[in-house]
Amino acid sequence: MVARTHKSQLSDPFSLVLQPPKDETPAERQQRVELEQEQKRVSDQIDDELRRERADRKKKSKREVKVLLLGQSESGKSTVLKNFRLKYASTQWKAELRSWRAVIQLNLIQNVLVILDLMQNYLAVLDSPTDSTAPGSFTPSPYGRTSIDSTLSDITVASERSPTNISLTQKHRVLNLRLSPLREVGDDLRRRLGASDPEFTFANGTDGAMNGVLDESSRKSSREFGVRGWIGALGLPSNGAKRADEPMPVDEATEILATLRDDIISLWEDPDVRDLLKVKNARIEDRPGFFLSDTARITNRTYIPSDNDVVRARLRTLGVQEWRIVLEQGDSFGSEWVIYDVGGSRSMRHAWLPYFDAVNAIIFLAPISCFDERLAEDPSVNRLEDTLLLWRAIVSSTLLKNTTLIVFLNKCDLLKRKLQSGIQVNKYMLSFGTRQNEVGVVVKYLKDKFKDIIRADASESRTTYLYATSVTDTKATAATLNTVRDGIIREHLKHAEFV
Ligand SMILES: Nc1nc2c(ncn2[C@@H]2O[C@H](COP(=O)(O)OP(=O)(O)OP(=O)(O)O)[C@@H](O)[C@H]2O)c(=O)[nH]1
Ligand SMILES: [Mg+2]
Repeated sequence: MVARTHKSQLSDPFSLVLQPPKDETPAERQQRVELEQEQKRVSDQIDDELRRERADRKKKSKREVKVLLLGQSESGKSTVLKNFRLKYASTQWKAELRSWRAVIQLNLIQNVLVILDLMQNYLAVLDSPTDSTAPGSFTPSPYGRTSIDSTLSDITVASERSPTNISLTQKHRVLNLRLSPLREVGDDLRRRLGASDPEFTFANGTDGAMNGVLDESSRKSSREFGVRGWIGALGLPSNGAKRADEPMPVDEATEILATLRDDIISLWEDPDVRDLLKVKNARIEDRPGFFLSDTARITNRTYIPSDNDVVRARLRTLGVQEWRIVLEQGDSFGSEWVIYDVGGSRSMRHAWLPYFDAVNAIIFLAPISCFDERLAEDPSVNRLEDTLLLWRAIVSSTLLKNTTLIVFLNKCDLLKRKLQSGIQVNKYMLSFGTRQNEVGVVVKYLKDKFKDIIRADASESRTTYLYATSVTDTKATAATLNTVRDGIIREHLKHAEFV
């Protein structure tokens, strides 16, 4: 038995290496034993530290509050995250503002390109004598007033408005020519934003509202861009405090935009261009990342984005982005929040699932102004219908039965503008009936619809918090986030007591 053990020890390369030298003197042996004891002491100390660290991490992860932002694309998830950082992590936020300049410049350029493409198409019709299509008339939308249904049998999608005559002249042709360098500047900015993130991808589709309204070429120019991580794409400093005082370099994009400032303003303020946009039902001012009204400020060579500019900037999220935020403000000062911001388009939703059982709360963004819009990914689907289907899936998920659910009925400001412009909710949602076409009434009606789905689909009764929001309004959102934070912490503590 002994011989066998000895043999197996000798055949083990480690035992061979660890065996003391054969000709070791007593003094050498003493020295070796002392050294080994010291090494063991250090090793035990490291083990202790690791154990302590692991226990700390476990305790901390119980204390950490984890929130998942969910909702379809363009529902306002990243905007909520921005509001949260603006309010609770303002040092980092301030340091990052300037890094958003390129995104905002690109948003502005995309606004201009949408108009240029519409103008070009119109001019092409004017220039084509054989074309039987009269100027100002457009091919009807292939989607028309399609009735869709699964849950919301009564929801329909928008149709195009009737055309009028628009007089585009030589002045517009010149403007079109002078502003054409912006196409290349836009491509350069996209490349620059993407260059710092190897996983950067150009989005294929365009946005929901304009889908089916804009021509193919206009869709291309309004093409969105997205990133997997703001930090990489924006070149955010890991510790940005130093950068906040540095002057902004006047790069090529900034220089070209400054030179074209007056042309952009005269394009946007031109009454015929406005007519064209109206006829095309482009509603460009309600679009994400609309900055044409701020052209004079943004095209300034020394422009530095404001809080509000960054909150309004549009940068599509791809995949899932984790944000660790140590609260610098309020009652929960010093506590750590982990916020997961996800990409909302259909092709990205499979990535949400792994986070379901890891979070304390879900903030679900329902953009309620989109009752007359279609999904970019599938233009046969009404955006509000998609939102309600998502909500149904969330409330019926058993993985989420202990998760606090919070709903932001978002984009109330846009809803108000739409209703004021005469768009009738009951044209798209028959069940709205003869109720008043007024924002308060629509919000209440939709709140009830969300609650009905909980009652019908949740496996057990559960508390859900519903808020009417316009998350581009940072002041109002700060107040809502305070209440939300308190509610989440309360639920978190309640749950922690049972753990
Ligand atoms: N007017 C208005 N605009 C909003 C509101 N909420 C968000 N937006 C704008 O809508 C655009 C889209 O918002 P995001 O927060 O990027 O949307 P998202 O849900 O993160 O979209 P994905 O990343 O594609 O999933 C941004 O330009 C926002 O500024 C709102 O309440 N009112
Ligand atoms: Mg996003």
